[in-house]
Order: sequence, then C-alpha cells, then structure tokens
Amino acid sequence: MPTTSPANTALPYDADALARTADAIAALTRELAALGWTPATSSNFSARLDERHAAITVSGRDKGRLGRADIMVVDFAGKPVATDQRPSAETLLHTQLYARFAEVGCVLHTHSRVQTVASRLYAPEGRVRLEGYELLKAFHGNTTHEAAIDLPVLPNTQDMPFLAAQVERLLDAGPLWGYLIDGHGLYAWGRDIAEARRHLDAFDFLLACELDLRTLRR
Ligand SMILES: CSC[C@@H](O)[C@@H](O)C(=O)COP(=O)(O)O
Ligand SMILES: [Zn+2]
Repeated sequence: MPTTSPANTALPYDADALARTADAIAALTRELAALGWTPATSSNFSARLDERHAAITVSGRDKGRLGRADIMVVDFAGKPVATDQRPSAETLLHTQLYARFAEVGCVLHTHSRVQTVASRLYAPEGRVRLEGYELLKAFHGNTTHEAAIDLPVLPNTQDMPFLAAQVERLLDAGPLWGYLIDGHGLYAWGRDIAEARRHLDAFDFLLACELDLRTLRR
C-alpha cells in the first residue's frame, strides 16, 4: 500500500519537508512582524529544502499572517517549481546564496526602521564597521569582541540580476553573513533558521547601537 499520494510522489522535493519548513518560516515571520520589521508586506524569507530547492515566501503577502499556502518552492535559478504562484520579487538574492554555499540553510530579509535608517546613513561609505562589541560573537566563526565586521551597503535597484551580481562581488571578497541595501533593508543568512535569526538580530542590535552612538556623540 503506497504511503504517499500520486501527486506527492511526482513532486521533485519532499512535500513533508516543505510543510515543516513552511511552518517554521511562518512562525518566525510572525515574530519579526510583531517587532515591526516587516512593514507594509515588505520582507522575504526562505529556507533550503535540499540540494536543488528552497522554500520561499510568495510575493506581496502580509508577512505577519503567513500560512503554508504563502510559502512555495523555487529552484536555485529562482524559478517556481510545481506551482503557478509568484515567488518573492527578490528571490534571486536568496537562491544565489543556496547555489553558491552548500552550508547556507536559511536567508532572511527585513525592513526594520533601524536597518533602513542605517542603510541611508552609511550608504556613502558603502559599509558599516562593527567593532568592539561582545555581540560580535553571535556571528558564526567569531570568538571574540576584538573582531571587526564590515557590513556592506549596496545601492538599491529593482534590477535583481544586477543586484545579485553586486552581491557576488561582495561574496568573492570574503566571508559574510549579511549586507544592507540603501533605503531598503537587511539581508542576513545562516546555516539554519535559528542561526540566520541570530545573525539578523545581532545585525539589527549592533546597527541600533551605532545609530545611538552617532546621536549621542554629536
Ligand atoms: C512592499 S515594498 C517591499 C518590496 O518591494 C520588497 O523589497 C520586499 O521586501 C517584499 O517583496 P516580496 O515580493 O513580497 O518578497
Ligand atoms: Zn525588500
């Protein structure tokens, strides 16, 4: 007796894995939306399903109210798989990371106020230097507050292939767990959902510290 339906067996990915991943993404995005980090349907989220597929949010949905039907599958070229839903407008910025790094398991993009303000302030420098903070140890591979991390700031554009090419150049330059886009928001990733969330939280907290210091030192 078959344990899966014919429709499920025809899928090129594991439907149970998609359901579990979609539930995890929806739970996470509800928390981030409650923090005010996903205003006006902005932000997008994904997690790796296997070596060829990722689950990603459908474009334009309210990220505070996601259910399983709001999360779909794409391949690493960013093309929808077994669905006619439209993936996030920024899908390429997710899939390029899965395609390039087997260790990347989750990519998170938010539009918090701190991220957006910092992106505007630091765009002329092209980076935010984060150094001297204990919280730098939140980033995988960092073991001391004496480290410094440069969070790059890229110019915004609606041309995703062009933006993805700029990201490739950043990735060529060395290890990275995130970047800002000017006037837009933050991308952060990790080996799994929990680590990507930790990196996202750490970037947002450290950016808030930098903004506070700029104000207090004026
Ligand atoms: C609602 S404006 C924000 C969008 O343009 C975009 O930057 C964004 O983050 C969400 O796009 P989406 O296509 O829903 O993934
Ligand atoms: Zn965005």
